[in-house]
Amino acid sequence: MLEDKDFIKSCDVPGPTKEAIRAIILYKSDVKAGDKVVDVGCGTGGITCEFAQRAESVTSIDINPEAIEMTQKNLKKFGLGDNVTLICNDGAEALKDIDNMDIAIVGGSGKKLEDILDLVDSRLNSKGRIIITAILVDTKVEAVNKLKELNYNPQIMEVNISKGRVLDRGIMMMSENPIAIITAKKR
Ligand SMILES: C[S@@+](CC[C@H](N)C(=O)[O-])C[C@H]1O[C@@H](n2cnc3c(N)ncnc32)[C@H](O)[C@@H]1O
Repeated sequence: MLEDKDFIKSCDVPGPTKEAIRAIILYKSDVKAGDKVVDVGCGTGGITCEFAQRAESVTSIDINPEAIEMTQKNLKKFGLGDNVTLICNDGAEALKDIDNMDIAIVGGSGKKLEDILDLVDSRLNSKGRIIITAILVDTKVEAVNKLKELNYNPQIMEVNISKGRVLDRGIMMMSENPIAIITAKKR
């Protein structure tokens, strides 16, 4: 696993997705060496860098050119990127040109989550996995409802991580924002 502190960050780009959340996503994705992965809303590249080390290929999409730049910088920093394609576009457009995917991660969708999930569903290989991370309550509900409509059996977990800061007089636990991880597998 890559450590949060090792990523190059920009105040204009969200991410990276925190290390513990990346670990759960990797576990839930059941990623294999031959898998083709799509990361919609790649941000700082936290998810992209993890999957680039484990999958056959990663296609990373972000609507924000600065996010694509940050992902590129982090891939380079970690000596990765040979199997990664970066696309600067709206996920709801870029996905139209991508097929044959085994794992789709949606870490950002704007107001296009339903369109993005429709496209992912139509392009996902059998036994393919969908993973959505959501901070807004509305996104969590929308993701679960849309996956149900598409005939998936979605699972949702809410993760609250607190990390200890070791001080002279004791350990202070510092909490991170809760985040939901919604997962589904194609039948
Ligand atoms: C929370 S960040 C993702 C962080 C990323 N998982 C990481 O580890 O660095 C969400 C990203 O989604 C992007 N985004 C939002 N709506 C999008 C859309 N419709 N298409 C593509 N990217 C989108 C944002 O620009 C932002 O960079």
